[in-house]
Amino acid sequence: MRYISAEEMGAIDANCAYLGISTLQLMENAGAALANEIRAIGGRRIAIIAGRGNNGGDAFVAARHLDDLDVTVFLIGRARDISTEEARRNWDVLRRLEFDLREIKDVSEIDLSGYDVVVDALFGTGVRGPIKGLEGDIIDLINSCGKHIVSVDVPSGMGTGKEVSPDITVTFHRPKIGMRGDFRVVSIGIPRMAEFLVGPGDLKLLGRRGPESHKGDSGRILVIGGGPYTGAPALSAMAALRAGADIVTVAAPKSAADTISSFSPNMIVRPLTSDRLCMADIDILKGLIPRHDVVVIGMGLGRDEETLKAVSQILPLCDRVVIDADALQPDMPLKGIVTPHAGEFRRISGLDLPKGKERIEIVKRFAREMGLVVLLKGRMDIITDGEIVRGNTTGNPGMTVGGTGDVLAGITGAFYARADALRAAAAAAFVNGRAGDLVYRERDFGMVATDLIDKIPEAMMV
Ligand SMILES: NC(=O)C1=CN([C@@H]2O[C@H](COP(=O)(O)OP(=O)(O)OC[C@H]3O[C@@H](n4cnc5c(N)ncnc54)[C@H](O)[C@@H]3O)[C@@H](O)[C@H]2O)[C@H](O)CC1
Ligand SMILES: [K+]
Repeated sequence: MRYISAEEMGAIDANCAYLGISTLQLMENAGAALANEIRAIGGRRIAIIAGRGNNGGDAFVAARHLDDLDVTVFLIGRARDISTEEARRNWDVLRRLEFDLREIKDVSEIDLSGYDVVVDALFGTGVRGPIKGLEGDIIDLINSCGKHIVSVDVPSGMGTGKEVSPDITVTFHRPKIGMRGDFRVVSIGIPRMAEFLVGPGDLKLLGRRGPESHKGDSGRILVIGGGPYTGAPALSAMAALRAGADIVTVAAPKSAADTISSFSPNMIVRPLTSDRLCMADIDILKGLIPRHDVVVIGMGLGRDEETLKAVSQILPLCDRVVIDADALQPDMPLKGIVTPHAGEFRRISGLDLPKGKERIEIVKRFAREMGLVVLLKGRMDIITDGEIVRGNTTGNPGMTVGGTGDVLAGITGAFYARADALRAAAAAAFVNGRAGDLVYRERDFGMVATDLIDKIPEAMMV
């Protein structure tokens, strides 16, 4: 059974909302499932200790489902401070239905002696420590009450240094990292597909730039590309900038460098020694690579024997690297993230991909055996590290136009500076396709790759 973090659960929640399954629906399912578990314990007198977030909201729903028992809801704090719309709606329902509701200002106002079961819904995954004052006193009260304690989703305060020790935790969808003691996992109606498909929730996992951030904190990206083609590395570089990278350097053959510079003054262009990437460039790149967080390599390089030999010497020098296009060759020391389409996948793996879902296992096995994150581009993009597999369905047939793959490689590079390879690749596939969908609404099949770049910031909004 896979344990997940609070952040991952939040991402799943956001992806559900994107698919049309609202938090209110999930809360209803959570509360109903919780009520079943509470009922199964067998007590009649139920004390619910609820906080002001959605963890409390789950318990308000459970109270409604348990209206044939004697239920008291102790809200810690004031009703007007309930912090989410979903929890408030369910509180208001209980109020209208004249449930026994108490707003608690001091721990002395609660007497748990007359109850059989105490439900701990003070904090769920939204807790941010440390816990002091009233909430701390409440945790002490629960732990010393001697009743059967049921924690909702997680033991309240988990990970803050002060937490409830329940008899059992009823946890939703998947167990949460850090949970101790007995637990039961209950379904809240999150379909497997909602966990498989990449969505806006995955963008939240990238982490945002804080007010304290400095230039370079959000990523220095080195694009190595160009030679026979000049547009390709420029597209990757511009996409990386629009995807939030702070600094983007393009290392390109001399012949391509001027043209690349002319695309935008926002990127730094470092000319290499000749008109193709060659062995003589490796010294220059040895200086550049350590000054960047991520290398994006391959776009527009061509497939000269010496160029490919140089690439094979460069890859081992890179820590985080996104490998695309001409750099995707058999016998290359591939690492990091590779972004092939089906043809390039065949080239690097020797494997033909069937249509449909059977391709997933093949790509997954290849990723595992090679120790790579594979972002296979297709009608449904497949993103896998060999363990976890994600699918992305944003994008449209207009994106078969040249250059969209270069844009994707650039976005992937920018995200890889902020997150691990799998998260970066998954989120990049989503954003690239979503940008394409935004363009398609305005330009239909008239879209070109630079249109996509302009839409990246909008496509990144959660
Ligand atoms: N993710 C899902 O798919 C679903 C989750 N559900 C349940 O919702 C909770 C998480 O709810 P959230 O509103 O994010 O946070 P909490 O209820 O855990 O707590 C927020 C609440 O507490 C205050 N607070 C936080 N830290 C402290 C502190 N150290 N001291 C005092 N007060 C604190 C904060 O200000 C808020 O008021 C999840 O666990 C599930 O139970 C839903 O059911 C929907 C599906
Ligand atoms: K809880």
